[in-house]
Amino acid sequence: MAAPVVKGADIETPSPLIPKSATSTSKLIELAQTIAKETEKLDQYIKDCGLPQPSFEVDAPLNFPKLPEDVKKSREEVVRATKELGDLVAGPTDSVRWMAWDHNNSLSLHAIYHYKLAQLIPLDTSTSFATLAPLTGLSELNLRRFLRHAMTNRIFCEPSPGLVAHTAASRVLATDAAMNDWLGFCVEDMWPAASQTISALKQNPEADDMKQTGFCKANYTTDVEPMFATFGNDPLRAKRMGGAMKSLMGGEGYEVGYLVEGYDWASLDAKSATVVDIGGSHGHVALALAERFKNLKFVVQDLPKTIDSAPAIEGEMEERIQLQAHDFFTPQPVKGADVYIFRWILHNHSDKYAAKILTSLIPALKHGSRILINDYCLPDPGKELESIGEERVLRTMDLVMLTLLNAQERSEADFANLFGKVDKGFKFIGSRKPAGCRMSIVEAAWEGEDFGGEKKNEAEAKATL
Ligand SMILES: C[S@@+](CC[C@H](N)C(=O)[O-])C[C@H]1O[C@@H](n2cnc3c(N)ncnc32)[C@H](O)[C@@H]1O
Repeated sequence: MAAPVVKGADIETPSPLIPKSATSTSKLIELAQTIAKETEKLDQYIKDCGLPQPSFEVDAPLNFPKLPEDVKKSREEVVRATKELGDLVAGPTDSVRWMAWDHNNSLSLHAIYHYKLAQLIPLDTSTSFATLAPLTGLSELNLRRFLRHAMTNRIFCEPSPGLVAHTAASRVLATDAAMNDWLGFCVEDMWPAASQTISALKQNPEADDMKQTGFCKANYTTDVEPMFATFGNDPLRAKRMGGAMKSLMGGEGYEVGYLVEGYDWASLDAKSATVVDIGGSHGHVALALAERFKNLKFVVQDLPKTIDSAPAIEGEMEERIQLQAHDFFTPQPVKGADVYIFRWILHNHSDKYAAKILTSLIPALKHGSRILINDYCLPDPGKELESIGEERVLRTMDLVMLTLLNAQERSEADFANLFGKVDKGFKFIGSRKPAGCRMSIVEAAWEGEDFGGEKKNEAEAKATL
């Protein structure tokens, strides 16, 4: 059969003699062009708004400015493409070689945290290694090697030989207490836990018990107590973890507003629905929802210690928000509520315990009750998420949950399986991630018998007596 005649002069016929790379734009150039194009947009925005230029200098802004959606996309593209281009030109061997000893970043950061170097070095001038060393108890040699290593990450600088001064990154640690807590939690709690995790897994491969984690190994508390109890006995570490969480959750994408605006509360409001926030701490989620939806009623449940320390709910809210001590591993006392919320709860638990928490709900559920989980939801592998390194953040958090609690982050399929395993009465509905939010809203409905068939069971029991 004759080859079809192709009309039109501009149809390219690739020559088998010219390699494809010589005729088309290479990946490297494509990435470089993306970086140039998107950086121009960012730069223009910064100039148009009269914002200070990003810099590593000590007086530079400590955060990149908040951006409108389109410019935010440009920033995300610059970060993504820069990383990809950097990795490509480094090559796989060098990439892996240097990645494998990244824990040395944690070492110099640990020295900075432990010896309070950010707090000791003056913000407005430099000081010498020789002056600083006696204030720390470190030899000058060791002080210098820690600081010079950190300087390769742009944390501190050496304006002239033998002198050390702040950069913008070290100023963050000197001036932002929550960020300093984050550093301490990472280098003194998470890092030792991570380093003991394989050892913990070898001992307890099922990895579903909070008392058998890398954290427990690192703290000599295996089979004794979980991390939360260890922190409960150590107020300074507990406070530091609180500060670290404040620093993390204070970032963009964690605001309660996403839950308030990201679900159809309006139809629940129309029928004056009851919402139970399980593990709801002092009720900040209920307060935000109650503020926006005037007919919703709430029960906020938490452990007695947390409920006892909660500030009183006052004014109009007092009638609509009730605080209640309840352990979520025991049967749910609020029967027939319309919605049961778990926010930042299930990711603290392995499937074994998450299943127990959900099972404890069943005796309270009426047909149609909704269960809302507000947690991270792991994406499909390799699926690009909307913001910078988002998948990496979520997968790192998943590892952190393993190291600290033998818990896990879950994908939509993991959540669906979990509900399926607990009881066929749960109908898994799905998950949604509001734009800009880092957390997802995962939803299931109870389609089994009211109160787990408790009434029928009681009736049957009476009938057989
Ligand atoms: C990570 S915090 C989440 C708080 C809140 N839901 C939020 O979104 O900010 C976990 C909460 O679960 C509570 N908690 C832990 N174990 C519990 C239990 N067995 N029963 C009830 N609440 C518990 C803790 O006291 C804490 O307030």
